[in-house]
Amino acid sequence: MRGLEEEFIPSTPGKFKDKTYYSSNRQFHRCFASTSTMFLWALFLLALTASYLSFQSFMDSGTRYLSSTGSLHWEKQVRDSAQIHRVNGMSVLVTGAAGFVGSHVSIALKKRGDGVVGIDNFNNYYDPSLKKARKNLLNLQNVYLIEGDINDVRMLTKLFDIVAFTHVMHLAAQAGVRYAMENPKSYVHSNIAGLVTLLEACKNANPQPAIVWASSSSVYGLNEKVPFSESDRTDQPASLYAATKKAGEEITHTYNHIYGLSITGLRFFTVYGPWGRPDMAYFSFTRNILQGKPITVYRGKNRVDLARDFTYIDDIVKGCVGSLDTAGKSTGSGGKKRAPAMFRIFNLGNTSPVTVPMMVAMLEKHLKVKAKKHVLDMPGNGDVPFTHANISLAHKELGYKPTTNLQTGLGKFVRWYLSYYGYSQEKSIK
Ligand SMILES: O=C(O)[C@H]1O[C@H](OP(=O)(O)OP(=O)(O)OC[C@H]2O[C@@H](n3ccc(=O)[nH]c3=O)[C@H](O)[C@@H]2O)[C@H](O)[C@@H](O)[C@H]1O
Repeated sequence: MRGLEEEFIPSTPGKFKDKTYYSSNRQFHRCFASTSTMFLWALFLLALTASYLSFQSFMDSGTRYLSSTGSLHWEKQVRDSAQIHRVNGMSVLVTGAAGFVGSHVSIALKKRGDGVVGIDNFNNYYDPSLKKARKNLLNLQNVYLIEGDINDVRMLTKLFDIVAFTHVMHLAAQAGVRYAMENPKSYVHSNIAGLVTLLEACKNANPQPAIVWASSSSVYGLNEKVPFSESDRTDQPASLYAATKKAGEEITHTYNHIYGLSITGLRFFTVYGPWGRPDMAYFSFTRNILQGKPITVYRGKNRVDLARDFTYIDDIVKGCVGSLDTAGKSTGSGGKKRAPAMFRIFNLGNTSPVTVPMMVAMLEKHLKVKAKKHVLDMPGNGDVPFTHANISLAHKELGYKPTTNLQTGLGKFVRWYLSYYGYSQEKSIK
């Protein structure tokens, strides 16, 4: 049986010590002085390491306590950011707040005195450094941005526990039409599972917030009737992205019907502008043109050019804010509907489609560089040949009236791009 002292001696030094002891008593005496000194040093170092480690863990847990989700410091930041600073203002939870539309809407709301709290999961679908830069913009406007996923039930529950949000502006999504063929699950994760998780949290909240959320022009899919009206058929999606957005419209309808959530779905038409998404054609074309790289321009059946109802970001922001301002209250409480609640869907487009080659020509003019174009027949990747919004409903109900044409909007985008990526005018415009 091993003795108690032996039990407490760390295995390796213990073994070493035992060997030395039994091998020679004389050697033991000779070495006694130096061994005991070493032992004392070892003890000293051990104590030093232990105290360093416990100090580290104390510091770590202290930092976690201060900044992690649910900590007192976190709660204070959330509450401060949600604070309303105008009469009849609203307190809005913006999901996808580090995204293109999310960051613009958050800033617009905060600037007019509404309370805004943002959430974003900072995924790497495109360069997260651009999302971090947008986060810095939000910081400057005192918008607190939580790094979190809308699938995180605990985080959402906590948020609704500490703030009585009047509205949710739901913009977090897996965007992009063609990427759905590469990573279908990410669309299900964000656009279906994430949406349901968020709606569950909203339905359980007391008071329930009114919800405005981003659907997409892509729900019109293979619809050929132009311009696209909200009452047109949307049961022929051409991509999984479109299918998840269409599913979102049905899912939100269910939550409106059963739980009394006030819902406004916005069908955005190819939104572009400063701080935009690098995966979109106008953005990646600009990058390639400036770098002297070729761009691929898709062409439709029978060599017909593809066209989009490109819509400038400031117009979209006005449509989002108008939707929040006109949204009726949710009617449920305690997870039960008390009365019928508002359910709306609006097109937010520009009503003047432009072909992709024309868009490229505008970029060439602004950049003063000729693009190296590869024209390719549109692959079967989920694209639709054209989009064109009828916006009369949004005009009537929201006062929505886009004012920026593509030529002007691309000019503003190019100016931002050159400045953000550090191009001097001389360097880019040869
Ligand atoms: O309205 C929407 O609901 C969607 O708008 C946007 O989708 P799209 O309209 O497809 O925009 P975008 O990719 O810029 O392609 C524009 C055009 O360039 C063509 N295109 C594209 C890439 C390329 O390399 N070559 C090319 O010709 C392409 O064939 C197309 O004709 C959002 O990305 C999407 O998230 C969603 O919000």
